[in-house]
Amino acid sequence: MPRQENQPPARKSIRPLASVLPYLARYRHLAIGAAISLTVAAVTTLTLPMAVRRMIDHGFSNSDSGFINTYFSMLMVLAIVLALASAARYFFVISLGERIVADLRRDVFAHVTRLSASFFDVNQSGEIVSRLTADTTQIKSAVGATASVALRNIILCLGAIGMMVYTSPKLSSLVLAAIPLIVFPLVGFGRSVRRRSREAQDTLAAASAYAGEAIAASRTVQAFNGEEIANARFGKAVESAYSAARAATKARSVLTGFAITMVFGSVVAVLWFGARDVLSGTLSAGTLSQFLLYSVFAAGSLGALSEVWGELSQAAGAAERLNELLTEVPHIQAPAHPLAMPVPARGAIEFADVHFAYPARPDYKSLKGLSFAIKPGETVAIVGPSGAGKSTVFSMLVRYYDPMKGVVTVDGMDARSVDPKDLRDRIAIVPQDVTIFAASVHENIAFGAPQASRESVGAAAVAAQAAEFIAKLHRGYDTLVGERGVTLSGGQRQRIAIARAILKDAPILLLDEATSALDAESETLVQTALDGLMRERTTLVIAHRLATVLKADRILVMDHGRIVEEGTHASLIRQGGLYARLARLQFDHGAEALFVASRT
Ligand SMILES: Nc1ncnc2c1ncn2[C@@H]1O[C@H](COP(=O)(O)OP(=O)(O)OP(=O)(O)O)[C@@H](O)[C@H]1O
Repeated sequence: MPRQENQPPARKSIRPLASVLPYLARYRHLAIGAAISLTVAAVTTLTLPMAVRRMIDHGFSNSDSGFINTYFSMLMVLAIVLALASAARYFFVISLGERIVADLRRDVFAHVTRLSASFFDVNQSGEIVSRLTADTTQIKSAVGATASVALRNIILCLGAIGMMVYTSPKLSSLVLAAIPLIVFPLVGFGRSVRRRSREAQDTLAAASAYAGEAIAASRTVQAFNGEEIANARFGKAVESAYSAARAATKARSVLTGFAITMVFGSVVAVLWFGARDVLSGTLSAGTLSQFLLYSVFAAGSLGALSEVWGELSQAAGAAERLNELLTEVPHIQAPAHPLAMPVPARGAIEFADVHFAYPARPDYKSLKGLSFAIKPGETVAIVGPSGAGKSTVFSMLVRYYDPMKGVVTVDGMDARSVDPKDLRDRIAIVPQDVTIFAASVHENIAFGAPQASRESVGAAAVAAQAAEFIAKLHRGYDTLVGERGVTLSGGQRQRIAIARAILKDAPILLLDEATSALDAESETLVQTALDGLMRERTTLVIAHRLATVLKADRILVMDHGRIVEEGTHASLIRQGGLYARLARLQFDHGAEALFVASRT
């Protein structure tokens, strides 16, 4: 239940929310506008009971209708000021919340895209996305609605209590005595409501997480006739979300009933005491009304404040999770003074005694003293059993990770001494598992070169043998290819990835050949496309096809993080070592004949 873990924990302290302050400072004008309109609205609200008192005490006892007219006009003006201030408060507060959360989302995303591969080895993308969306939304409501409700109610509560004491010290002392009787049970009930609504949210989140998973895997669900199982599981999750929500609602209903009984009970009690004073002539009717209104304000704002506290605590939990992400330092960074890479680029590669263990698995060395050198323009195939460390070589070359010992150099420069951007500019990768974005064909090809013209994208597609199938798509280069490129075949996805690499036009090409069974025709097309790409470039290819190893200038055979054999296909077959054994298992029957031929 990943979503459950994602629920920000409610915190006792709201200190983590301080990280939002710099954003508040950035939008000072909105914050000041919010504070002013908030204060005006609260003060206007506080003057209303006084107006009511004056009207009751003077207006009705005074037969002068002119006084009533003036008074009602003033009341109308007050109402208009209140309305305007409230509208302004809503505008400033909500805009501020939206503005801050938009900045926060952008900053968090920008930071996450800079984090190193080792971070993504141990953190789930779903969890990070949830921080980016759910946690920032929590902060949005905290900064927007919640903070303004809190401020408004603090002003109202303090003001109302002050005015109560001013209006009638005697009645105030009565109310003050009653406050604990109302507040303590309310706080207790409030906690229980909060716990139950949290449970309801968690269960709903779990149901949504399951729905997301099942919808993304709809093909697998259908292929295994799993619709019934999926429906039953989702139905059960939705039902338990409903039960949890019902329990929360029940607790809230009881809380509302209790609160109304207590508040009105106290109001009636105070009214009773007050009425006796009015009768005995020690208190005017207007003053009693004024006092009553202030006590209703004070009680209402106290109730609101207790709720606000819960929401702020949750937002603090969310802020803490975002801060964790923002303070995560990328392992791979440009050095303080990056050296310039030589121009023009040549495409030379060297690994010198490279040792490496993945940070997620520090006790297992994936590379153990790997050394090799590749000359500019050379085509080298890497062959080896699964887990030998072939893909790790690529990861070190593009500097997803740094070696623990030894040096990786590109064009004679230690990869750590240059800006990773300069290094990566010189390398184009076609991975085994190509990444296609939910965007247009054009955008997918131009991903590494967003400024590329339509002509150059078209030329890259022609070179990648992709132009023909793209022309047949209903909107050509503007066709949207769906999430992960679902609307394309495996071979088409690969050719788009090849076109992307061709467009990048880098001097070094890293190819991770797909073993997936492409049909013969698209295999030939992909192969032709690759041949075009490999020409005049340094190419390092993790080879799974006989055609590739036969074309390579050299073959490096890897096992357990080292190079164990090196040579051409024929010489390696003659040696009769690991390569000969692998080749016999890996390559098709055509190869068998070749092996036999090369032995004789
Ligand atoms: N991100 C990672 N975190 C921890 N260990 C990893 C990671 N990636 C790979 N490994 C481990 O490093 C070793 C080398 O992996 P690598 O992917 O380089 O092998 P490979 O030769 O490319 O294998 P294959 O042909 O199956 O793709 C393996 O033992 C693998 O389990």
